[in-house]
Amino acid sequence: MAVQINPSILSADFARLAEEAKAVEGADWLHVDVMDNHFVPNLTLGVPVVESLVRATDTPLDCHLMIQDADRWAPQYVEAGASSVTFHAEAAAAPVRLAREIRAKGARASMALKPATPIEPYEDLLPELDMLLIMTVEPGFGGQAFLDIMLPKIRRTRELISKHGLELWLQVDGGVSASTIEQCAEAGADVFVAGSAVYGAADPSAAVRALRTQAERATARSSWACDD
Ligand SMILES: O=C(CO)[C@@H](O)[C@H](O)COP(=O)(O)O
Repeated sequence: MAVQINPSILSADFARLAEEAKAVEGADWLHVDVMDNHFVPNLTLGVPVVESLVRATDTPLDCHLMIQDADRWAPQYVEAGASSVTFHAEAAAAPVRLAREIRAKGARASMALKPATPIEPYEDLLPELDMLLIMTVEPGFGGQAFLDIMLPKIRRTRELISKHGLELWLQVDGGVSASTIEQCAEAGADVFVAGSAVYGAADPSAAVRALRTQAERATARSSWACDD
């Protein structure tokens, strides 16, 4: 699978979201951080803003729900026009049912794991998902330092994906930058969320291109990609 770069709008100017979305139109997806001030100690945006963003950009929306009661709310983000919806394993009462509902409504279904949540209990669920998101910071804020202790979890998840022969995308989110993206790619990630590394750059589109080049080179020399 080709490397994908998803700028996170958490680092964008929220008063100019439509322009900020257009500033990264070479990106694969626009990563939309939905936070409820309960699951995480921060508050961002909800369904009405997602509906507006869908109209404002041709880039598909990858909505990352950092909210409680995901079973109730996630389907509404599909109805709002998100092309991929990620719920947290820690916030879903019935993750299999929820993933099936997201897919049945026409979006890609994705599940996220906080840093302290292991992948192993979810091995049997992986075929129900289109993407697995491994958080490489504690969710809630942009601009945090990358947790390199997550690299073994990325490697173990890539091994499980290979073992089961799945077409599952493996996303990383948090502290992904020019300094860390190659480690993530070598460990097995293929979808990269970057907030401050893109929106903090003088030219966000150029930052997306540069991250993509780095990730592609690192993937090409990685053992997991060569084994496929
Ligand atoms: O979900 C989150 C934070 O909870 C991320 O999407 C951040 O927004 C990424 O920002 P950087 O770490 O890349 O600045």
